[in-house]
Amino acid sequence: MNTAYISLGSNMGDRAGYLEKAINILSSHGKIEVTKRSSLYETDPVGFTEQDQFLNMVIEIRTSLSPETLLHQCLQVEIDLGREREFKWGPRIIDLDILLFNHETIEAENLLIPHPRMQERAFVLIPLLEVAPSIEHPSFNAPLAEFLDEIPDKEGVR
Ligand SMILES: Nc1nc2nc(S)n(CCO)c2c(=O)[nH]1
Repeated sequence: MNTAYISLGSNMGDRAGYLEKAINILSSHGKIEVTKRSSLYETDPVGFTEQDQFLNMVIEIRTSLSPETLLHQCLQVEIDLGREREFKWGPRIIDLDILLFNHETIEAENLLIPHPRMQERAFVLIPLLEVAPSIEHPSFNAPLAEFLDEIPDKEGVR
């Protein structure tokens, strides 16, 4: 059995509703159990800042799926909820990113684990550390809590 952490975000429409529907779809999969969920956080957009505030959260799952099959399920949730990818960094009704899969490092063409920017993003680290306070980064073998201290825009997560 595998343990994975998934970051969810939404900044269009009924944001909380989309997050809840995404979790319900994952939970209804016979090989995915949602074991922990963080609070909902109101967050300032990073990257492309000319867009609405996000709601972000992180869930912990237990799954017998492979990383690639889990990625496929996450992309299918986005399709099921009607996500349209207008442009890479633009607004979205729902976004799911696999952050960690066990303590594994995966470098595939369509899948990088740990998520390559997770240690730079307060909107990811703060909800992740809520559900897994002592989690470590598999590549750096260091607590992810130490990376949060280095991020300047923590106030952008409420
Ligand atoms: N606060 C915040 N900013 C973001 N910029 C992008 S792109 N995204 C989409 C996830 O990469 C987000 C997000 O989920 N939250």
